[in-house]
Amino acid sequence: MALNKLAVAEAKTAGFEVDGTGGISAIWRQVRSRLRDECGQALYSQEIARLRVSVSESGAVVIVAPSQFNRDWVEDHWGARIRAIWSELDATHRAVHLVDEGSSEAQPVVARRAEPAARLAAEPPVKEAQTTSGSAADPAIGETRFTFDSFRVGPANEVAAAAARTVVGAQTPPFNPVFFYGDYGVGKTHLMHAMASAFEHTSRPRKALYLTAEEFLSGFVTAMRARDTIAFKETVRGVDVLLIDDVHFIAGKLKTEDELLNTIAALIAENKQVVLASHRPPAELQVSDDRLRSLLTGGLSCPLGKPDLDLRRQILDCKIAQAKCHYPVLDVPEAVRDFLAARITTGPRELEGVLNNVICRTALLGLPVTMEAVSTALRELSLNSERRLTVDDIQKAVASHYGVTPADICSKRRTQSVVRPRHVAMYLAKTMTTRSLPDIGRRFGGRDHSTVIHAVNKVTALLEAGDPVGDDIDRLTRELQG
Ligand SMILES: Nc1ncnc2c1ncn2[C@@H]1O[C@H](COP(=O)(O)OP(=O)(O)OP(=O)(O)O)[C@@H](O)[C@H]1O
Repeated sequence: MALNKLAVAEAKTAGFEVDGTGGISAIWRQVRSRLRDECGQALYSQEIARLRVSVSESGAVVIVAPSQFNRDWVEDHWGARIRAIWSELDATHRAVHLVDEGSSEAQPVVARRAEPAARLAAEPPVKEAQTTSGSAADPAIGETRFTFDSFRVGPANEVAAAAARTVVGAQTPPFNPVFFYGDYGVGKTHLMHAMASAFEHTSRPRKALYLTAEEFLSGFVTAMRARDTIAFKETVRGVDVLLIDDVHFIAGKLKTEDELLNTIAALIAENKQVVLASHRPPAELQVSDDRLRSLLTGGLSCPLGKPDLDLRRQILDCKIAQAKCHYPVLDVPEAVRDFLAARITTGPRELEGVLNNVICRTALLGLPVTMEAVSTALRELSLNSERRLTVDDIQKAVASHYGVTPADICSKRRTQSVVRPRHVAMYLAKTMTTRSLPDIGRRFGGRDHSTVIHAVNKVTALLEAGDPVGDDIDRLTRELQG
């Protein structure tokens, strides 16, 4: 009951009751925050962050997934937990439905009422800087961890970090747009959240909106379907700073590219700051519209690269300090820190993944962090060998095991002789590497992450049913682990 009151009080303080959704936005933020703590940042970003919340005609809470696969996966793995947390936080004990975008329940009542404030609440999760002093950043999208203070700077990212701070401190946009680019997990999202958060703490607080490109796209598509893009335009253009992550996601989607081009052009014309991030520099983005490429290339492009040893060590120390807030008993000896920073050369995300694994097998069980625990964690994540296991290695081993070629595995063919190896290879890629689902999908002939989820679920079900595929997986795992 205390929690219910707290949730309602927080929702009111944050001004969410005025959104016409009975405070569900505030409760949803708390639910997402708890889920992130429980499932870890990687899984959270891949599967949970893309859910949005709405209310149905009957007053039920409707959690909307972007695809049916995503809905099914969330329902199977987190449905019960989401409902349990929700009922704990929601004083009115509303029913919670999980649906996909195609469902009629996915069309929010609040959006149909066409009130701008209500519509904002029905849009995909966004980060709006608050002008109230001391307002907490939205923990559900990670800003509380992703600040300038917790962003470690070294040769790999010093230009990007300096640009980010300069832009936040400037009275008018010194460069527009600012474009961060770099490989997976090098800190682009962290830096953007840090900026969004910092904009609210300057002497001249500004309203910032952080969106992933996928959220921009789905918000725009939903608005188009409803034949009403005005509210969408008002939302994304009515801020002082717009930050859009993973812009490559929009490349090739003509209407959305066009909308993005017009949005950026309109904001720049009004002297508002635009910040973008992508895996590739703007000149290499596969966008169809040359005007968009030209606009993106005309700003400031800042690379973020893989951290060197010193920066990896700094990042590790910082992550350990953050983890100690949750696990005060955590004590990671200097030798273990040196070892991890030297060994995990792939990037900050992998470093964090190993640390989380180490915490699970030590601090959570009340055990000390030893080199043995670290070695086990590395072995589990297949990061112990000098050369890290790649998706390519997995495809080659699986292809040879089943007598097909890696090209067959990545092809569009759907014959059983190819589908089974493809599913097994995707399953092993998910369980033996730290690659994200979208990344794995891309490496399997440009497939969507939901295809990978489907494959992983399928193989998991076969394993649970005692199917002989289990023997194949055992042999392949042993072979790949060397
Ligand atoms: N310089 C840094 N200092 C502290 N933490 C960092 C740094 N760089 C990356 N990290 C951490 O690494 C993890 C991955 O970073 P982030 O999500 O920002 O990467 P990204 O470049 O956006 O990746 P992707 O392109 O896959 O989305 C986060 O936990 C982030 O805090």
